[in-house]
Amino acid sequence: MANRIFVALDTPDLDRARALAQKVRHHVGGIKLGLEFFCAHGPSGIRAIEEIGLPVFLDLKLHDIPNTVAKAVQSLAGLAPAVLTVHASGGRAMLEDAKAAAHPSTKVVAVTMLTSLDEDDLAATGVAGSAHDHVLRLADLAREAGLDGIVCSGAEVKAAHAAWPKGYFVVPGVRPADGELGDQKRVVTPRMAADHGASMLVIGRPITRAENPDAAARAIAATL
Ligand SMILES: O=c1ccn([C@@H]2O[C@H](COP(=O)(O)O)[C@@H](O)[C@H]2O)c(=O)[nH]1
Repeated sequence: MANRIFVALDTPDLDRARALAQKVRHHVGGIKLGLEFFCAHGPSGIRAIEEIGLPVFLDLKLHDIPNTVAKAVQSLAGLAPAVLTVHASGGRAMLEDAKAAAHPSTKVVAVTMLTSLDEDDLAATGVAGSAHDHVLRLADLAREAGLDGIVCSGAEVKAAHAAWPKGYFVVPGVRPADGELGDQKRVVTPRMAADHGASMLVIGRPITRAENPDAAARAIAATL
């Protein structure tokens, strides 16, 4: 199986992003670029990283009315990212329109519940019940809207995969057993995420903040 690790290059510095990508390229399967990088460099920055030759996951977590999201997705279609995110809570029409506007080769996946949130945070937003149920409900919505998959934590991916065997499951909040959590709350090890059905493991700081990012990526890949 191809390397499922996508390294999250969360930096506004293009040279640093490029240098990190070059360092770890032999031990990851792709690169994740998100808001921090995109707000600083836009489409030309994405193209610069795409030149490295690895698949790019564009994690913009789009969330707005259906027309606005569809037009944004259309504007990104020329970049043909391997994977693009929208927020599941945008609702069914937004999800359907996002998928229809995307490049045919792009997997559009819906963020369910951010891995930086726990059930107290969920309750504070007015959603009663467990993280597990919330994620599975939004996974159903994404599947019914014709999306390719979801983003969820490693704690829910096994159940989500069982309910949607052909889905594509992106799992961030991945930490080696002794890793610092930072702002992540729903966390699993790389091995657990992989064993429980993750299609992609998104790993940022445990690699990018390591003294030797190449060695860190290699060590994590060796556990899978
Ligand atoms: O629920 C989510 C959705 C996206 N992310 C993104 O993944 C990486 C994780 O980085 P780490 O440094 O490994 O914590 C980051 O880019 C987030 O924007 C997420 O963490 N949780």
